[in-house]
Amino acid sequence: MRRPELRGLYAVTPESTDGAALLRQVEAALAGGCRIVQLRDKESRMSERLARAHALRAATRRHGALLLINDDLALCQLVDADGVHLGRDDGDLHIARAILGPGRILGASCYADLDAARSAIAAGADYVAFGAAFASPTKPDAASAPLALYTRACAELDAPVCAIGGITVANAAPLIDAGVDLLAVITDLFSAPDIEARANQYQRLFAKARP
Ligand SMILES: Cc1ncc(COP(=O)(O)OP(=O)(O)O)c(N)n1
Ligand SMILES: Cc1nc(C(=O)O)sc1CCOP(=O)(O)O
Repeated sequence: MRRPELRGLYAVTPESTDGAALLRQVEAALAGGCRIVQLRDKESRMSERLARAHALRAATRRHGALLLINDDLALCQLVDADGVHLGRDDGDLHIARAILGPGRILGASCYADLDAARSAIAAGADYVAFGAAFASPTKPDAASAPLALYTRACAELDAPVCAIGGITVANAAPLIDAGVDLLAVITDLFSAPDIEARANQYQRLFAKARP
């Protein structure tokens, strides 16, 4: 079943930010209209990740937004997040779906591989992510996913398509025109001088595109 809420700006949290600052930044993105947040934290100790996940859970609830957790099913369940995002080294998607049950969201990284996306959807993924759409300051070594791949993915796959990697408000329009449902962004959102205004710019790009 397609989830209509899986459309728009998808804020993925930056590393190397202290917890209080991160919460303020995410609150600003939410105030700007962002409805989906992913906690991606590969640096903090478990106790700090748990504290951040709890804080982001409360903030996203206040704004009626979704919280997804990168890599960590247990943390997702512990804080009652809305779902997880998993990559190719993060475990079997069938097992993740069985653990999550039908209600939680399962997102899967598919890099530039349409067959991997078909398998992920068959295993129960609610959306599939392809990247890197552009050179990514966060992941400079990520392989690239060309625009034509997004066009095909949107035409051929029966699940929301997410783009990630080097996305900015200035380069996002062709992805939205190709039919991409979700734009996952770290740097261009969280390094913006006004995060609320930047989130709003993304939401307006979606609002003026076809549904
Ligand atoms: C929405 C979204 N898409 C892709 C990724 C990347 O996931 P992965 O390949 O598992 O890499 P890490 O994020 O774990 O470095 C993502 N996190 N979110
Ligand atoms: C976490 C991640 N995954 C990618 C992939 O290509 O799978 S690119 C990426 C980083 C995205 O950050 P930024 O918006 O700063 O480029």
